[in-house]
Amino acid sequence: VCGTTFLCCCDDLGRSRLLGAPRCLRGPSPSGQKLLQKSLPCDPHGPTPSEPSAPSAPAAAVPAPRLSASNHSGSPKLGTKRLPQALIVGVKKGGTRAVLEFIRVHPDVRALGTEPHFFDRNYGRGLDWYRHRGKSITLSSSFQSRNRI
Ligand SMILES: Nc1ncnc2c1ncn2[C@@H]1O[C@H](COP(=O)(O)OS(=O)(=O)O)[C@@H](OP(=O)(O)O)[C@H]1O
Repeated sequence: VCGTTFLCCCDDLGRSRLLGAPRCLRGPSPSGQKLLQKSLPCDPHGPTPSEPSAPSAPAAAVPAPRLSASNHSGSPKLGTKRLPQALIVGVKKGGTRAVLEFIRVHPDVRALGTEPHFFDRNYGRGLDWYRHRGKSITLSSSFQSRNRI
């Protein structure tokens, strides 16, 4: 596959980081079950100095999305709308759909069927809109070469 696809593991949208190597996909599930057990859990304190950081400049170039009281509901109840815990980011025709299909085979992964285009088309609608599209993994192959992360 030409191009590069990243899995971006998020504590929340403000503290996300791109993972160039297969390190963590998800931490423990709300029910306490360990998911994807061969991968390391996400570090809730962010990258260590030796880890690559997600670029920060583009975030300053676009207005921040509207944010309500909390970034996620914090409740594990069935039907609760949450922001994604992971994003798949890739160039067009980079194989992002294939990555998503591989990951969603896992029974604890819930993923959108269609791309929400939050970052390139619907960013102004805010995080509440994004949350109500809510599943755990989002496919965003629409960044292309425009660095709109
Ligand atoms: N492992 C592997 N090896 C080679 N090619 C692969 C692989 N996985 C996906 N593909 C091909 O990638 C194309 C789809 O990429 P995307 O999912 O990124 O497409 S999209 O931009 O989101 O529409 C699509 O190519 P086309 O069929 O030419 O469109 C897929 O066949």
